[in-house]
Amino acid sequence: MSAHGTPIPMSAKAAGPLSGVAEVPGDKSISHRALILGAMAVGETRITGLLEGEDVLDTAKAMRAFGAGVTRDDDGTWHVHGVGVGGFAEPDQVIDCGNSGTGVRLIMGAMATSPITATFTGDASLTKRPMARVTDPLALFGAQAVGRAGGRLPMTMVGAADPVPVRYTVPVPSAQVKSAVLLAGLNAPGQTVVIEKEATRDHTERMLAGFGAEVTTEQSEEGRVITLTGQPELEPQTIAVPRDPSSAAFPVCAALIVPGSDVLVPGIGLNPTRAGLFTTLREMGADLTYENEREEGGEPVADLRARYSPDMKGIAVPPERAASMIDEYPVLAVVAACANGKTLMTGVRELRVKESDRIDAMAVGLRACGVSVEEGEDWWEVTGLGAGNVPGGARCASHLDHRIAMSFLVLGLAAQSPVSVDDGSPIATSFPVFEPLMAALGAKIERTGA
Ligand SMILES: O=C(O)C1=C[C@@H](OP(=O)(O)O)[C@@H](O)[C@H](O)C1
Ligand SMILES: C=C(OP(=O)(O)O)C(=O)O
Repeated sequence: MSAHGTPIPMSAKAAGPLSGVAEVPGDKSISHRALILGAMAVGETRITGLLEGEDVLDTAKAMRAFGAGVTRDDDGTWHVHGVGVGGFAEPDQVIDCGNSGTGVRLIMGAMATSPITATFTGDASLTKRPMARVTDPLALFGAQAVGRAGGRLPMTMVGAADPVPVRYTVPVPSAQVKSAVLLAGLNAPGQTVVIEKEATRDHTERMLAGFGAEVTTEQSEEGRVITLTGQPELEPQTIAVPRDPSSAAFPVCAALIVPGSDVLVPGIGLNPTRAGLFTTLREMGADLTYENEREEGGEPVADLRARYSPDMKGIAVPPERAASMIDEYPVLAVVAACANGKTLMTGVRELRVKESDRIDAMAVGLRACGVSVEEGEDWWEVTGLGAGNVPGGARCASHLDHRIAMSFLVLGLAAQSPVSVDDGSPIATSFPVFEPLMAALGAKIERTGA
């Protein structure tokens, strides 16, 4: 895969306005879950709109290694022949999850309560990321994990032969940890309870219910209490994956900062656990409207229309909104650089353990582009220079992080001088059609050679 291979240097420069319709691909979080739950159901799940990015393709490959049948028709429909809860086979090869934290953590959860052993690895980014956050709760079910120092990959997980159900309060706001525990709970007898103090994306709970599991969510003084009854027979589903709000963020933010732009991004899921960026942009004064608001597959969906917004103002983004826009802070920082005044982002410690330390990666690159950024362990503040005033002109490091690469390329579209990134190859992990999609809107983003 390209994120393991030759770097792809890229550069973006200002050109005319961006205009047209940007049909972004399927939601990455929902795509992983559709493949994993499809593999744990009995019978054939059909998936349309699956994100065919490297992260999700690695999860598809992993599901095959655990014994599920996973195939793709020429028209892009995917079929998953599930083996049932507790039916995973022991893989005879190392499971390489590439760049994907979601993939490895959810799959570890899904196999942790079966009497099989699997070894997991990933790329140079994923092998630096913390895994104890999932292996600690999975140990409570009876699973054992042995990895590198500090709970890093490669790591071998020995699933519990006689799993017990678990009651677990997630110590960090993480949908991946919550989901790993719920997926492990599927093959434990009795009720597994997960408590989260801050609401994170709820796709696992929604999809578990869709597959016929008994799962309830209640709000209590402790937070959201999710209760799953173990050992259900999951019924195969037909799933239409909605378009990814985290990918929509890039054409939306680009349109807001490139003079004269008017871009429509149709069919974007506005699940409240995912839509924090759009709320934030509107608070900053962005000309961002929701058109044709509707419900699709039980999720609120709208067409987003973003127009050039030269008068945006910096704001303090409330910390309780962080989980609902956690992957969007890098591109928000780019918009903040083009707004007037300071944008303060607090409660964002989790940004430091993504594909890169995203606060550090953005701060270094933005400073090189002439933007002042201050930071602490769980906060950062960008001083906006106002529309058209960001100097740019720097080469920024993407640190094997797709969102960092795309964010700096978006900045280049609005900066006074081109902005380049050392390696755009990780973009293929989540948004494989980023380059043609942005080009069709009129963006000048090029591969530049080493
Ligand atoms: O559950 C998911 O699909 C995801 C959860 C988030 O990670 P954390 O759970 O680490 O916050 C997010 O950053 C990631 O892109 C996708
Ligand atoms: C953090 C991300 O993904 P993951 O944790 O799955 O690698 C992301 O897509 O921004």
